[in-house]
Amino acid sequence: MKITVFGSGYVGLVTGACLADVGNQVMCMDVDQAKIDKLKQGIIPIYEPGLEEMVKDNMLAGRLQFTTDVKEAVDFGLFQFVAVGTPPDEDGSADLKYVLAVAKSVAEHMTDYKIIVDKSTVPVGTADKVKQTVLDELAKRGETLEFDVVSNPEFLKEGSALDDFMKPDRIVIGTDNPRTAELLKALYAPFNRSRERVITMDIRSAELTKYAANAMLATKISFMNELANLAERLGADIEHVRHGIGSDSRIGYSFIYPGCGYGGSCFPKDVKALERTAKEMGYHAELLSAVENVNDRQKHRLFEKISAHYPDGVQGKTFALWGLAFKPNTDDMREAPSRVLIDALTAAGATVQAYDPEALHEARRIFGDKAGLMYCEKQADTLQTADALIIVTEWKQFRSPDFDALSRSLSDKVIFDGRNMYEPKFVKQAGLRYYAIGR
Ligand SMILES: NC(=O)c1ccc[n+]([C@@H]2O[C@H](COP(=O)([O-])OP(=O)(O)OC[C@H]3O[C@@H](n4cnc5c(N)ncnc54)[C@H](O)[C@@H]3O)[C@@H](O)[C@H]2O)c1
Ligand SMILES: O=c1ccn([C@@H]2O[C@H](COP(=O)(O)OP(=O)(O)O[C@H]3O[C@H](CO)[C@@H](O)[C@H](O)[C@H]3O)[C@@H](O)[C@H]2O)c(=O)[nH]1
Repeated sequence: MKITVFGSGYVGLVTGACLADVGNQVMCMDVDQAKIDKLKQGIIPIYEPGLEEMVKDNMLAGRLQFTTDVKEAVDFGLFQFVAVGTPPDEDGSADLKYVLAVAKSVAEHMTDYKIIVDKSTVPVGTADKVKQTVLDELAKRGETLEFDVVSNPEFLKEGSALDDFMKPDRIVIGTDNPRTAELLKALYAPFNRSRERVITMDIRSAELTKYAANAMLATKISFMNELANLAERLGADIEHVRHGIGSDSRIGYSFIYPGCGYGGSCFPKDVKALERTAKEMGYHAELLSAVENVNDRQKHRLFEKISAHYPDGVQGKTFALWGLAFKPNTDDMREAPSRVLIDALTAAGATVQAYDPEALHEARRIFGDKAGLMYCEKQADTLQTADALIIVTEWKQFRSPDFDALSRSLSDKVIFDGRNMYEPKFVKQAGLRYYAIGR
């Protein structure tokens, strides 16, 4: 089948590559000329395990192309996937300008039937706005071409995006047209072999399903962070509590890891946008605003612990900081807890020697020559003249450090762990103080 994907970011590029990988002809379109120029040379603008190989293989096989030419893109595919950003507006609502710009482009150039498939995370009612935009543009052209708008939200996680796309838990298809549902099912058949994964529903329910999933996951995390803060005050260990409740299959082990707050491009913005949608409907979504507030507070937790350990302040102290990305296996630092911590530490006069296996370039782009922040190319370099170690992201390579060596390196012999990576006993045996979350 022939597919166009608008937007070549985390979602668009993964969608395009995976659809090409199962034999489709795919054209990825982006307005960012520099990004497309790089992609044409096989240079991938983001770090996502396996993506570079998949993109290159499919380009070589002639199944995956890139363009900035809107007309070429619209002409190409029967399916016109929309995978552009929906960043938060000033009031927290999702900004639809990129989505509607794509709708306008499609309508300006289409000459036959198209299926516009929305993969971007958009508020309920967006498909209606997309439809109206297309109708208005077609009317301007004096055309009455047929088209459909489908909501097909994406649930992939950064860091495991290819796997999530290839073996999804579910494929949600929101449409009011049974014929379109069948076409989408055929397109997704290669990802639907071992069991039935396609769930079809009306468009508004599909749009809401995406926000419901993210809000539920964010709620689990904020709930655990709230309990972690309580556990500290009660002399309990949240890690034991996590095992204790996770073993109940009704609760489950996933997404109940306490930490220094959730980040990324999705949870923070989607919880806010859903809250905003509720407000527009005259409903105060109390739980959602609590989820958000707990998370905002949690991002300051590490700094609070550090400040409590250093009652005279951190001025003149040097911290080794491991992990800048909002989670492991990505270079994405959108809404990353590390950003809040680096700002707080440097503002208080500390020096931060930061390392991340993939996100250093992104940190440089965000912070530039920020006073007090030093970028370390090697994990070991962070420890030179460091007083203490802070862990913000749970990359695999941070799991098993030599605690005795750390004890010799760190002048103040202390670790602040925002991801509860270590068994406290082993850290303490090496003569180190160990602060974690909720224990
Ligand atoms: N990142 C994720 O893990 C993830 C997962 C599921 C859903 N989503 C949702 O998917 C959407 C895209 O997210 P992302 O992280 O891939 O964003 P991104 O910022 O990485 O990529 C968006 C791309 O769209 C391009 N773009 C903007 N306007 C365009 C236009 N008119 N035509 C073509 N390209 C255009 C931008 O240049 C950019 O390259 C968002 O709504 C997001 O909430 C993201
Ligand atoms: O138990 C947990 C699990 C995650 N996190 C944090 O939560 C954030 C988000 O993690 P994750 O969900 O793994 O990454 P994303 O790539 O943001 O994926 C989420 O957001 C995407 C965009 O909407 C959705 O498609 C995915 O299904 C949804 O998991 C990160 O900061 C994690 O550190 C925790 O603190 N505790």
